[in-house]
Amino acid sequence: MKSLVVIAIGKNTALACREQLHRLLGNQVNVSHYYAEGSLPHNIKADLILFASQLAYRRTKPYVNKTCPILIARRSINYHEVNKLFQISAGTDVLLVNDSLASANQTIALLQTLGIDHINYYPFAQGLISYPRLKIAVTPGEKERVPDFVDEIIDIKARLIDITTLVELLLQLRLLDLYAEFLSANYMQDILQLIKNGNQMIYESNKMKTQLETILNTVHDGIIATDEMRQISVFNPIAEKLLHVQAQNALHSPIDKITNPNILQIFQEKMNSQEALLKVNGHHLLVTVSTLYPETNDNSKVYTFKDVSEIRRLEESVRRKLLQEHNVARYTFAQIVGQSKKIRQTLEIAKKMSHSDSTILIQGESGTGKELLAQSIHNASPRHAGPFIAVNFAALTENLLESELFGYTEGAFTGANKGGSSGLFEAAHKGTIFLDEIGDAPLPFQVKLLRVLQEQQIRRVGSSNLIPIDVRVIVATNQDLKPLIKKGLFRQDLYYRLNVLPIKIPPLRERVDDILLLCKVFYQNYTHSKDSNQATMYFQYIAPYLLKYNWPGNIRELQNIVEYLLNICQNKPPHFTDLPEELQSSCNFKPSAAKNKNQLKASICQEIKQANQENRSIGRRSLAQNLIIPENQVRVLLEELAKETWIISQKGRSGLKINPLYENKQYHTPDSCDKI
Ligand SMILES: Nc1ncnc2c1ncn2[C@@H]1O[C@H](COP(=O)(O)OP(=O)(O)OP(=O)(O)O)[C@@H](O)[C@H]1O
Repeated sequence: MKSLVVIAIGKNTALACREQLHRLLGNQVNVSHYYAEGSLPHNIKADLILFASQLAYRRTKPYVNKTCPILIARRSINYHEVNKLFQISAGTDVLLVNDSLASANQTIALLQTLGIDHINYYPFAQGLISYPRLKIAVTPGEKERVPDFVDEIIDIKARLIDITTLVELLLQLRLLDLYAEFLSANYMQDILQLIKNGNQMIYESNKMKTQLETILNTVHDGIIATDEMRQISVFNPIAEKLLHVQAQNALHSPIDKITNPNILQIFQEKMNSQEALLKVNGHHLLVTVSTLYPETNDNSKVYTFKDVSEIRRLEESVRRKLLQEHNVARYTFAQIVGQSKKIRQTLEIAKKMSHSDSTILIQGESGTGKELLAQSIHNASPRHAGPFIAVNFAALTENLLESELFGYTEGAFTGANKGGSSGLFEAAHKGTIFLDEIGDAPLPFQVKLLRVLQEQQIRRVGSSNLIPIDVRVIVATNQDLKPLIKKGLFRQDLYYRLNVLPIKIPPLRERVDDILLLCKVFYQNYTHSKDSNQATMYFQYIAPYLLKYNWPGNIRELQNIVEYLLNICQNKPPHFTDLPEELQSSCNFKPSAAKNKNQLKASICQEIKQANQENRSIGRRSLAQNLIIPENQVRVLLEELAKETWIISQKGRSGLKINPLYENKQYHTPDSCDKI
């Protein structure tokens, strides 16, 4: 099951958003929530993190795992509740209470945009020093924040996550196909409610009619309403556009007098609260008809319709955003953790490569830090002040690739923006473009990429002009490209063009010396601890297992395991049995079972002897690591060896020493000394 976390500033907003999402996605997605005013755990992780507002994002982003995809919600007014405000007489002063001053101001702006401006709003949030002591408060779901001096509270309930955010969210969770229909039906419900509220208002005053019109004019769907006399009472601008009919020619006409075939088509549909797909002027429209007051004899109806290509356009625009993952390089070489010879050599080579402009091909298993390295190279290069554009081929449809990377001209394809658009290569001008997962690039695109690399110029889709570009290209792959070439999935000529400066990042299992260091760094990052000893102690019992594990997911996996352990064992160092199942079962070595106690003592003496000869200090921890046994077991064995006078334990840096009497002897137990 996918996971989604909503983070808001206040509890009520968090709960309302969670509730809205749970109602929509409950079967497919596990939705949980946090709020900045409550206790936030560190390193919040999910398939997607949704911030209820920009402010929530700014305040809580340090608590969120950097690798998780995030989205900041756009929230719209809760149409079901807003009509309560029309009961307040015009000119009344009210406090608008919300969880922060910024969100109070935002709600005021939203209400005013919707035309609900017959009352005077004064923002109020906790911590505000000066505010009028008014008797009426309006709040979007934050009743308990309303100050005591207020007599009447009008709760218009929390603002809901809007349709465009929901579509983005479903896309990111790869659930849009499953929910598209349901989503549009739900959305229609909201619009319907809006009209219903509006129709009541119309009877009440002209001012409210204007307000309703403002709302109707701002929605993105075509809306036609008919009253109980079967006359057209609403015909909004989108309806005009989609049906190619001017509102003034349709409004107030009885529907049986309508002759325009486009409108007729809508009315003739024998639908009852159902959806139908109509083709009008070459566009596919999804039409819904609903009866406004089913419980009465009133036959007022609302027809809503939208161009079905709209959702598609939205989808494309989100894909575009996904495609361009980042445009700033955050990492530098100094942030790449590693002391092993292999990683030091890799970094040395990469630093040299950063000075040139030639194409770099980074190869390495997933999670080894390829993107980290690409960013560091950019930041160390003469181009560091220019853009860093990261593109992930695995997230792309073939369709979109060319236009997004090379740009397009006006009219190049249906849906192309007016005036055309530049592509990511142009966006990376004077900087670096990072093409990740290059092994996934479709073959036809590979040909075009090769041409661009050779000619250093791009041609926008639909254009015959060549545009020169000054871009450094870094590509990465976790697949071995040679077998792909053999299978005809990767072009050999492109491979040679990319492989100018090849660099391999070794997998973590080949740089064992980095494992504990990385564990400590991630421990310190998560716990914000500055004490490196504390970090060392934390891993004392499990270090041998971590060192022996083969880390198929590399550093990303290690990062996850440290986080897992910190959740499972917050206050005490974890033991073997605390490790994730997968790691435990892959540890098919049972160290203590492999050797009996005396064999282990002999090995310990041997290790100490060797360290003494090499003038190296040796202690409990390094013994545990070398012999792959838990540190507390080493402690017990050392105590016995000390009692048996085989070793001398010295305080301070010099560590353990072998008793000079036994320097040239193999360890034996006291009762077997006669055998030696
Ligand atoms: N040497 C390192 N020091 C600190 N963090 C690292 C190191 N190497 C990788 N990481 C962290 O590991 C995670 C994975 O790194 P990155 O995304 O660069 O890997 P990748 O090889 O590009 O993975 P993929 O092939 O799956 O895209 C990131 O969170 C990154 O910050």
